[in-house]
Amino acid sequence: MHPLDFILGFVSTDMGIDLGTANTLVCIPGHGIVLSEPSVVAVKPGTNKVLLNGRAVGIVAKSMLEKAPSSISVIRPLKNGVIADFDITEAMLKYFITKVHKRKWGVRPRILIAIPSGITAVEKRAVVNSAERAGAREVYLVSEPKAAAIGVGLPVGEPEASMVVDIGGGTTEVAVLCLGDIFTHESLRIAGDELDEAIVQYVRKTYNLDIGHRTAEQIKILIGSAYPLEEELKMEVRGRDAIAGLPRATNIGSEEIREALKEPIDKIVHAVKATLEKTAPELASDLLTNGLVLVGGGALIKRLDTLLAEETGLPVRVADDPLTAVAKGTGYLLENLDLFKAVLYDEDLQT
Ligand SMILES: Nc1ncnc2c1ncn2[C@@H]1O[C@H](COP(=O)(O)OP(=O)(O)OP(=O)(O)O)[C@@H](O)[C@H]1O
Repeated sequence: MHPLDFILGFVSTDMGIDLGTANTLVCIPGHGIVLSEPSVVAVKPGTNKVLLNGRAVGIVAKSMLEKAPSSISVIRPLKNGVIADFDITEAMLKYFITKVHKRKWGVRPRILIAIPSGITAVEKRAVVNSAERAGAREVYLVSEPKAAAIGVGLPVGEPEASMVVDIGGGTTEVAVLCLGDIFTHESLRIAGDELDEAIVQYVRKTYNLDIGHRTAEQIKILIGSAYPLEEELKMEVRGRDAIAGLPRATNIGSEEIREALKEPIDKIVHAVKATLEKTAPELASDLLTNGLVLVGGGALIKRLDTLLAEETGLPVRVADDPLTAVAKGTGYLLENLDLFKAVLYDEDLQT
């Protein structure tokens, strides 16, 4: 340890980060979620130079997505739950860390980052290196499902099974936890982004209408569902006619969007069932009582809980604030880092 680290530790605020494909959230112990922004960066094409003097990150950059001229490159540095562009991820982390610390000089926090459970040792090392170069004094990692389970208050340290399904932007993580560890898990690269893509394809095929992914995401959020709705919904969708090339609008109903989403949603349901099949009988029987908790933005797809309950026979509940579960878990882990390091043997917490 550098002697300065000891002193800097007093002025540094530790932070937990949910480094997501779609959104990055920062949680500070005692303060809760202090930052929630899209994981998007705008750079000069072919370079790592962040535009607007380094400020074209997060909300500012997302507003440029799919609208930028060729002189601007708008990038999502994380894809499918892994880091696709290390330099730009680092620039983004640095920006968020500085923003949270309001540019205090020399701040070097301890950082705990939640990462997908399926990432390789090399990818883990890359996340740690990025955070260190972005100014972290010490870096810890935890898998997203574990942080999510802790974030929603599941009794993960107890000798009984808990189950979380985290549907993010790039990955869906399904995990059964017991005695502080992940017992069985599945990680699949089908989540919110795939659902958006399915809507883009459906609208093009059925209506000859080209729409962007941001419009598809809005359709998913407003009328997307996994199971028949008590009152089906309709919305106006605007895009560009695929043949005439001119702007056009059409009305689309929730039944159609449900059909469009069926294939990716079936794959998520299949992953949940596959995880249950791998779960030891004693733990599976706990789940009949404890059920499963849905977290991540995808948990908000209308009536996904009903579909999963019907398909698995388990009680299913959507977490109160599913988008913040992982970040809150990192905050709780940081607050109790010494306790967790000692009580839970967890290789994810070693860097
Ligand atoms: N109300 C909603 N209904 C359906 N989907 C939603 C809703 N709100 C957000 N989403 C979707 O949730 C996804 C983002 O979720 P989240 O922030 O949990 O992902 P992430 O943690 O960034 O991704 P990953 O876990 O893959 O790294 C996006 O695909 C977004 O469109």
